[in-house]
Amino acid sequence: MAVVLKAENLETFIGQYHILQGVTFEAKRGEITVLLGRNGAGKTTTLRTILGLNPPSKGKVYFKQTEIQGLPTYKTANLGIGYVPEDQGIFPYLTVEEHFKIATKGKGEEIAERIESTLALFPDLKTFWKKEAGFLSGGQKQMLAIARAYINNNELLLIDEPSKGLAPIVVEKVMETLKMMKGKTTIILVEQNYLMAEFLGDRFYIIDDGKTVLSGEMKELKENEEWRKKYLGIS
Ligand SMILES: Nc1ncnc2c1ncn2[C@@H]1O[C@H](COP(=O)(O)OP(=O)(O)OP(=O)(O)O)[C@@H](O)[C@H]1O
Repeated sequence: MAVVLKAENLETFIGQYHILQGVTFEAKRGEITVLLGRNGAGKTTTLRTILGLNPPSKGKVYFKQTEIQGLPTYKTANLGIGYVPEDQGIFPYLTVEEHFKIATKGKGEEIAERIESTLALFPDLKTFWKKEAGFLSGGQKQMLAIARAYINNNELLLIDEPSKGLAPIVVEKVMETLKMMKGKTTIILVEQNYLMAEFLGDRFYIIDDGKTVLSGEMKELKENEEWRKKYLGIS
């Protein structure tokens, strides 16, 4: 299966702090690749490094074989990499419709088609179409953030902790939606909720102290309680 994104030995400083000290992983087309690790391990910084928000001091990022490390973020976005940040990045005074329209590239008919096909995956958002996003629930905002990243047929989505702050029943809904997106695009998912990671992930990489320390197929981690205890502090 084709590799859509490959990160090789990424090192990133934030100010004087050497946060990433050797992150290596790859994401294959149509799969969900999960980045796991304890709080503060460097997962968000890894996504931000790929996007050019925290450019690396060393290492390479290949997007479909083209080197993209250090490119400004507008260029990584234009290449077809969508981002759902941990804080969702929703504009509270814009309606759901305005979020969709701002995000969608293309001309009249194309925009209408993309909106329609995206709403098929996120039907709840139709109900709140004219509502300001600030009035949406946490789960609805998360759906809007994911839909906005998905709408342009991006080849790769980087999704940071979509379960964060959501009630278990809402987490289930987000999980089901991501499951439906599987195969339609390639996803790199950062997730602290292990059950969600296990449910969705094809492959995992564990980041610890800014380095990739373990990787494999998700089912290997599912079967290995010792790894889960050692690297994630869960059984
Ligand atoms: N702007 C910043 N200034 C200084 N240190 C930072 C900054 N952003 C992140 N860090 C530090 O970098 C390390 C990695 O943070 P990062 O957010 O990438 O971790 P994470 O694995 O995503 O964890 P979490 O799940 O808690 O977000 C942490 O020690 C964090 O305190």
